[in-house]
Amino acid sequence: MKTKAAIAWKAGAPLTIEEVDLAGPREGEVLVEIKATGICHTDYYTLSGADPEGIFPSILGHEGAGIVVDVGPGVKSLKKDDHVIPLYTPECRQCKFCLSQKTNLCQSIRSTQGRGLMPDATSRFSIDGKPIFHYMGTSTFSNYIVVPEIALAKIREDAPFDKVCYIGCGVTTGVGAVLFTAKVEAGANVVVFGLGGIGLNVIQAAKMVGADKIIGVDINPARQDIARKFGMTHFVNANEVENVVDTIVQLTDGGADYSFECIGNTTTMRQSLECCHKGWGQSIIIGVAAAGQEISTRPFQLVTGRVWKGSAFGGARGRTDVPKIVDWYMEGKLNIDDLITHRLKLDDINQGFDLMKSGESIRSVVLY
Ligand SMILES: NC(=O)C1=CN([C@@H]2O[C@H](COP(=O)(O)OP(=O)(O)OC[C@H]3O[C@@H](n4cnc5c(N)ncnc54)[C@H](O)[C@@H]3O)[C@@H](O)[C@H]2O)C=CC1
Ligand SMILES: N[C@@H](CCC(=O)N[C@@H](CSC=O)C(=O)NCC(=O)O)C(=O)O
Ligand SMILES: [Zn+2]
Ligand SMILES: [Zn+2]
Repeated sequence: MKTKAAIAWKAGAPLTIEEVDLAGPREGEVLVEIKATGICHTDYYTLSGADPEGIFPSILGHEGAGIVVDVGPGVKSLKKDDHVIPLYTPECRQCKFCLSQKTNLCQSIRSTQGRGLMPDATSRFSIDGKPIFHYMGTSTFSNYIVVPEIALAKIREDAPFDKVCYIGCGVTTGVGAVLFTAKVEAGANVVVFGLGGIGLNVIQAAKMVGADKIIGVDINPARQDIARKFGMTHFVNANEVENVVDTIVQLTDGGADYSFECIGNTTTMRQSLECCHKGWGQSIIIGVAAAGQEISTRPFQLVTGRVWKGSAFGGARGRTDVPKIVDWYMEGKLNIDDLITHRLKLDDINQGFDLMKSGESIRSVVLY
């Protein structure tokens, strides 16, 4: 069949909208019509050429929601017309990682996914017979996609696609980092570096669990109002204070119980660790830093009890947790609507990247 998609032909070039050939689902695969997709900073990161796994030509996008159109042989858990969210972190429930119960990082298809291919090491997308690569196993900048059954969360049918697509990455990443990775407790002091599409979700989850001080750090003062609306109690403009770490340590009487880096900058990653409370403070790294970047600190920071952790997809097990997060949104426990600042047609998808780069948007959503 044919599908309309935004193609990333090479690093740094604008996406072009084209008709693409899409082969049908094979064993264990599902054909999905994507109804809406968010644009995450990670799409920009890969398009920019900074991603060591970036591969071109490819179809980016990993924050989608849609409807099952067809299923391949052997698919048991999904059927035509089911509503789904594609998962860049699948949940096979059989691999060593899934069975460990210690991580959400299912590895059953990670190596082919990282090479832009389906689990059988081929692509379903092509133009004039030449393969176009998949991205993060999802490629939601295509109206139709083929994905493995284990990379789809089945969601309730009354959930609006144009909102819950954001649960495919940003909402789950921010909310999950608080609930599943850090397990923030009521009364904790929390610091959030970067008040964008991820950081604001960290803030709303920190408020949800009853955190005491919720300190936001950003260089864009325009982020202050929306962050306060979501639960931020103090704002630090990193460009206006002499020392970000000292400012936070003073505000928190010794340091944060939990800090979250939601930028992808190695300087703020270090600040995120060093602003933590001696003895127990935990720094959770969410931001993705460019190829070749490294983090550093004095080992003394760790010896004296601060903890550096990472969080991918918020530590969420997609098929299990994503349907619950959709329920929380539908029950009014999570605010997604106010974070979706722009709605675009696929033809205008490059504007979504411009809005992100200029700091005008929190999340842009493309509607098919
Ligand atoms: N670990 C994971 O599973 C995931 C990681 N990410 C990563 O999280 C990061 C954030 O993504 P989004 O929220 O979508 O990005 P965004 O572009 O919406 O937000 C980034 C925010 O950081 C602020 N910022 C930039 N430089 C700063 C600095 N030096 N100091 C203070 N603030 C600064 C910006 O003003 C903006 O408000 C990215 O690196 C993205 O790749 C995104 C999704 C999932
Ligand atoms: N290819 C990138 C990896 C970037 C990365 O860390 N991705 C996150 C999700 S970011 C979503 O917006 C992730 O889930 N990581 C775990 C994984 O297995 O990739 C690079 O190499 O930098
Ligand atoms: Zn993302
Ligand atoms: Zn697994």
